[in-house]
Amino acid sequence: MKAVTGETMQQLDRRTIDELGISGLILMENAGRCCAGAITAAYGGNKKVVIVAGKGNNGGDGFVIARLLSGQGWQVRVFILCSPEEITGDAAVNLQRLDEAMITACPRPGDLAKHGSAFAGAGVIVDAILGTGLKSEVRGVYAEAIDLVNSASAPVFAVDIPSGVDSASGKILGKAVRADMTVTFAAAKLGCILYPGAELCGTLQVADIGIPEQVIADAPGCEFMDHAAARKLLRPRGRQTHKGQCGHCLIVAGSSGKTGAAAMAANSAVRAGAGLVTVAVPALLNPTMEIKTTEAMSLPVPDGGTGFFCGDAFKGIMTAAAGKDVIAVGPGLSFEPETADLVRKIVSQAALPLVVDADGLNAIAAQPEVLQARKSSVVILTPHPGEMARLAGITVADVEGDRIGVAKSFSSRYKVFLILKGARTIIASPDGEIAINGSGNPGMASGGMGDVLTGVVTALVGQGYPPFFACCLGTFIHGLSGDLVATEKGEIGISAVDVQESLPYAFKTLLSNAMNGSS
Ligand SMILES: NC(=O)C1=CN([C@@H]2O[C@H](COP(=O)(O)OP(=O)(O)OC[C@H]3O[C@@H](n4cnc5c(N)ncnc54)[C@H](OP(=O)(O)O)[C@@H]3O)[C@@H](O)[C@H]2O)[C@@H](O)CC1
Ligand SMILES: [K+]
Repeated sequence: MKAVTGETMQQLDRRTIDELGISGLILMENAGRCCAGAITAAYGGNKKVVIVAGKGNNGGDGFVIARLLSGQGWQVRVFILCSPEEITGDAAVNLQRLDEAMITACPRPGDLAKHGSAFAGAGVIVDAILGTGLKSEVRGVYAEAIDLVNSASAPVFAVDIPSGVDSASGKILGKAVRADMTVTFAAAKLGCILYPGAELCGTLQVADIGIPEQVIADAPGCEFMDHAAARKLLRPRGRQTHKGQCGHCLIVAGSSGKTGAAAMAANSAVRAGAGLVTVAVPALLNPTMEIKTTEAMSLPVPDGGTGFFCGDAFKGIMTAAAGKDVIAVGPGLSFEPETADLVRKIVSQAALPLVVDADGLNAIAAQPEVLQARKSSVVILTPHPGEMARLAGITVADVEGDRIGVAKSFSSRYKVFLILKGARTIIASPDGEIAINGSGNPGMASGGMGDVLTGVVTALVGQGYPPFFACCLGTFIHGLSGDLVATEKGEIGISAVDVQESLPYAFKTLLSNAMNGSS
């Protein structure tokens, strides 16, 4: 699903109006019609609706909804947050089409609050207060209206985006409507997908209002990885597939006390369909790895008896890399200076596609220029916000304040694929492509989940998926696997190994298309 900023959406509206001759009035009519249909389908039992409309085109959509529902026998009250003469353009045309008796103007502070009984009797409240035109903190009567909508007991339907949510970032500009359902137009607004806005939308539907598909496809924006988008990337297995075609992954991982990370990365690669997996570990830990991995082969590399990778490991790892399809470096490596040196040497010398995670990222953060003087054309980094902050030399707040911008600029500067983890993981390619992952749940906020993701992405690269697709699909499958576990066990107490073991079911679910369109 395509996701765009409100600004891009306004350009799309303009292009459709100016170049294709489809008038703004028609787009508004279509927008209102789609909303009226969704309202009737979801809340048609009690035909009493209160519509709160701002003075822009979002309010104009509200007027169309009012006319259409009224025509279907609904009892309609429309509150406008200004005097009628302040409303202009297409919105004014649609305001004039309404029976005056249903309209109450509430231009001054306190006006709307006098109509609490109308809100109390409503079967549904329509939020047509603010849409993509919001640019700053919500002011005056608009803020009051948002409070009133939120305090009412009826379900809330938001037109285009819950009022108060910034359409580009999902940030709440002062205060915002909490909706039960949102119908957004033509393409998802980023604000409906990124948190906290995403949580305020309730059920999100994208409505076709007559903007041609090609115009939407050509617009700058992000791909929202929902079930349908991920399904397009997944290749079913041919009947004659053999393990030699499914990639041999080399995973460089583990240190004393952290063999679990190495085992989860390796076992998750197996569960994500890797043909063969070899996990290189410090020699002292090999007996443990022999027990923790069954299908994956463990490879002891010299560690001077310490349980940590040291410089001597380099030769063994590069020898092991021969004949492999991809190398993952990082899970459970530790902060040992010699290990960090080794990571940087691997990153600069290896020619195979590389996936770097965890302590591997911290090693790079100390000398990010190693990314620029490397041999491999494909490097995938999988940082959480703390690791991203270290890599980019900024604070975690900076990262969280602009997750897309930070991921985009780092991946283009260092020519790497980036998976910036968190609620709505961002995937960035060196060419500027951005995807936002739609799967996963808060139950996955526990140790080891990143090791599982590393295993999945590594396995997909090994199977020949183009790197950006491997990142997008791997992230989605990882989250979907977590969602399947949460469906069975709930969101508290899910372990990374639960997610690892559920991976085949995630692939099966995606292939079956049973959850088409879900996010
Ligand atoms: N042809 C199209 O384009 C189509 C667009 N469509 C619809 O139009 C919507 C976009 O409409 P829009 O651009 O008119 O902006 P909108 O969200 O209604 O808000 C603007 C109003 O809000 C006010 N306001 C702003 N900031 C504020 C603040 N902080 N606090 C308080 N007030 C604030 C601002 O007031 P002003 O600052 O001008 O005094 C202005 O009056 C879009 O989401 C979709 O629903 C569909 O019909 C399909 C066709
Ligand atoms: K709205």
